[in-house]
Amino acid sequence: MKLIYLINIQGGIFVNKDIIQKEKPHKSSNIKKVIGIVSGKGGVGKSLTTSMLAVTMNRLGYSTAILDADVTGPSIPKVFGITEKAMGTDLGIIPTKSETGIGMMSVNLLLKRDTDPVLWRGPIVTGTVKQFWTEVMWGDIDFMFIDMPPGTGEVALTVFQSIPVDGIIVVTSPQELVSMIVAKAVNMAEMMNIPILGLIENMSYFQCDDCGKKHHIFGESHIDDIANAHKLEVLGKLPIMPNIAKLCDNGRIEDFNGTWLEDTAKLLEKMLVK
Ligand SMILES: Nc1ncnc2c1ncn2[C@@H]1O[C@H](COP(=O)(O)OP(=O)(O)OP(=O)(O)O)[C@@H](O)[C@H]1O
Repeated sequence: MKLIYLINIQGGIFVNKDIIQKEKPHKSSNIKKVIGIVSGKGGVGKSLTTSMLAVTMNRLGYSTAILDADVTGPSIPKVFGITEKAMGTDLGIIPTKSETGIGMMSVNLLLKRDTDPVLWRGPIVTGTVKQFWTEVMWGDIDFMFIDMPPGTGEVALTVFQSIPVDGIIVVTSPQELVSMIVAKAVNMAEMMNIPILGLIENMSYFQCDDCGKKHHIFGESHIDDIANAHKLEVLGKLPIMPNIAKLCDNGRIEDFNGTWLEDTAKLLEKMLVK
């Protein structure tokens, strides 16, 4: 069966939720919770947040994986310093493991060179994301994080339609002065019946090492207003972290220090015991 959505004359999209067909993961996969990390627009730090959340849950002892659904702009292997390619067998694709044991699959683990552009038409891109769910032998996973492409396009629709996502976290940044962009992501999730766990504001402020004062480099935060408007929780505010940007560039994200995501981790842990 297919997902049917109708566009009304005002441009709103109505999704018939009763006929959304979820795909089954590979038979060797046992994935307890799937968390989508989304953003209304590009470059707000979605991949960084995905990576830090995966590292945080892995450090807490949970079996953790990342499915990189950002097919045309994959950055997950790079921030984890993974250069070897993914292997396959007759049974399925084997996810690559990071140094600390986080399983991952990304287009960049399949391309010959990680600088090769992905010049694929939409159906191939969406088919690839589905394959990452159905043909990768993930094994036993407590938390799978999906790094979604920015915005509310075809891949996001495919993920929400075909993968049983337990909840999404929306990453935003203070530059998004208009809450409209966040609202689009939130509205899409609501239409697709996907629970929204909350918002994370990235690059929220810069804290001076010398005086400890917080400077709002990109302007005052609007995240609390946006959260109130949508009756959502603010799960965390990440500062501008030049040292963490350097860790990403060096493929060492697993070495980060910081407690900004503790509340989010607690929320995720609670999902597992429900
Ligand atoms: N809080 C931060 N402090 C310092 N650097 C950051 C921060 N957040 C993100 N960056 C840097 O900004 C760049 C973009 O971040 P990232 O790739 O996570 O964004 P994205 O939203 O996933 O982008 P895309 O839309 O292209 O997928 C990266 O180089 C990352 O290291």
